[in-house]
Amino acid sequence: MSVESEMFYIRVPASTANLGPGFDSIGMALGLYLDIQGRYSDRWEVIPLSEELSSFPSDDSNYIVMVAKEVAEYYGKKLRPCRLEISSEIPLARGLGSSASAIVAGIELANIAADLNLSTQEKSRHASIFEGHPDNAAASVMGGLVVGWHSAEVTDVLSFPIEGIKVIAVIPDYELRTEDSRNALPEKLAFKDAIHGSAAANVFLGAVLSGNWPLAGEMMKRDRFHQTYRAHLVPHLPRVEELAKANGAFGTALSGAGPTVLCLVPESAACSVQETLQNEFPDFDVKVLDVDNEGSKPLFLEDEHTKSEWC
Ligand SMILES: Nc1ncnc2c1ncn2[C@@H]1O[C@H](COP(=O)(O)OP(=O)(O)OP(=O)(O)O)[C@@H](O)[C@H]1O
Ligand SMILES: N[C@@H](CCO)C(=O)O
Repeated sequence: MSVESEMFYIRVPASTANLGPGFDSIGMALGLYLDIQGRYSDRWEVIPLSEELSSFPSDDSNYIVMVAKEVAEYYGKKLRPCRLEISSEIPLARGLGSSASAIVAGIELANIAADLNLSTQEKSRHASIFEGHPDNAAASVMGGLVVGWHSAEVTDVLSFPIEGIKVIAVIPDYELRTEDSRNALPEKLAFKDAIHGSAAANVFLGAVLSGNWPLAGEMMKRDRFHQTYRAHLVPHLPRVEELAKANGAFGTALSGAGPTVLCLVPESAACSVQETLQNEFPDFDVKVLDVDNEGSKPLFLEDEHTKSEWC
């Protein structure tokens, strides 16, 4: 879409990260969306259409706009001011990649408004730099299950479409900022734990790519990098795991930095897992989600998102 077009639309999916053992390197895009409807204007104006976004700045100090300007500047371009109407289904600070979705929205905004024609690798690189790691960032850009390496010098990410499973997200009624959850992590990890941790991540990935979901689910428990250290921040995790397994889930893990807990389930078990967990945690929001295999994209009105009503 070029700068001459009057209106533009951007859609960015939510994401989960780690999936258990893939700390800071494995992520997956989910069917909850941040949507922007924009048009060029004589000044920056950000209008929140969702209650959760109402506390964010309505001018060019809004994070999405700041990211867009920085990315455009990186390519030596200046952004024309826009009027942006933003709505989001992605809860904030719950481990469902709201910050990554805002970053990716900013990158897509720069891509459209400054006509940058960025590739998905370039978008993933910029998003990973802002976010600090590629798991949520690349998932929101590329869709599917992503695996990535990221450093100050380079970002390499691969994405794989995922079919035939549903994701149950057990979303608590409290926020947990990623920064606070990362502060619970140790400075060092014993060599033996690192070997077991990376082996679990490798086998998880091999199991997913060969469609062996029971083995993938088993590997979700064998993380050595983060879940043990964060357990006190997410006391509901063991009970979710127990009930999900009893109702046919493949596996359960902390979603990103938490506090959401995520279960991978066969489609046939999605409703019973959802109902059981919602009854057990009446104050939490238990959702059945699809994996998003498309990633971020300019959205056209005819693509109107229909919510998954699985159960
Ligand atoms: N649409 C948005 N516009 C502006 N800022 C946002 C937006 N969405 C998220 N943020 C910022 O990101 C913060 C949440 O980021 P944080 O990394 O703590 O959680 P998360 O991204 O939801 O979870 P996780 O990284 O574990 O998946 C919000 O408190 C807010 O500052
Ligand atoms: N991999 C990150 C995801 C949250 O940003 C973490 O677990 O801290």
